[in-house]
Amino acid sequence: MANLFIQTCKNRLRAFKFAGQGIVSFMRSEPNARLHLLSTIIVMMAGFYFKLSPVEWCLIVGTIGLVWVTEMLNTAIEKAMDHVAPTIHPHVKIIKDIAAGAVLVASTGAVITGLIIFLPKIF
Ligand SMILES: Nc1ncnc2c1ncn2[C@@H]1O[C@H](COP(=O)(O)OP(=O)(O)OP(=O)(O)O)[C@@H](O)[C@H]1O
Repeated sequence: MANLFIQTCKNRLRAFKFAGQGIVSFMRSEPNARLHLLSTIIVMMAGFYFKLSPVEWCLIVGTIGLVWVTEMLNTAIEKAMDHVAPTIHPHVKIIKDIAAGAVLVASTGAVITGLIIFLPKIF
């Protein structure tokens, strides 16, 4: 029983390690990731400056997280498609465009959320 528990913990730790490697390779290979990181740092600093409420922080963290998640999944889909279908194909275009559209939807939501929260504090 104890052995099973230790093995499960080791497997979980290994999974965390691989997930961390995924984040590192995303940050290294994608210029968009560095742009997201810069935007995230600026928004966080603005959040501390304007002393956001806990609910406002939840909304900001949630929307920023959604942008990161969609961008990472978009990158994974692009890489998967480039690997399995390296030639030009209309289906690949549709798949990649939908994935990119998901990033646009999440980013638009994040910008609108940011404007609703920060504009009244700025003016
Ligand atoms: N194999 C393909 N067949 C058809 N269209 C493609 C193919 N690969 C890319 N495209 C088209 O070119 C666009 C850009 O694809 P690409 O893989 O270069 O993404 P990207 O420029 O790296 O995008 P992002 O800025 O989101 O990282 C796609 O959204 C799609 O419209």
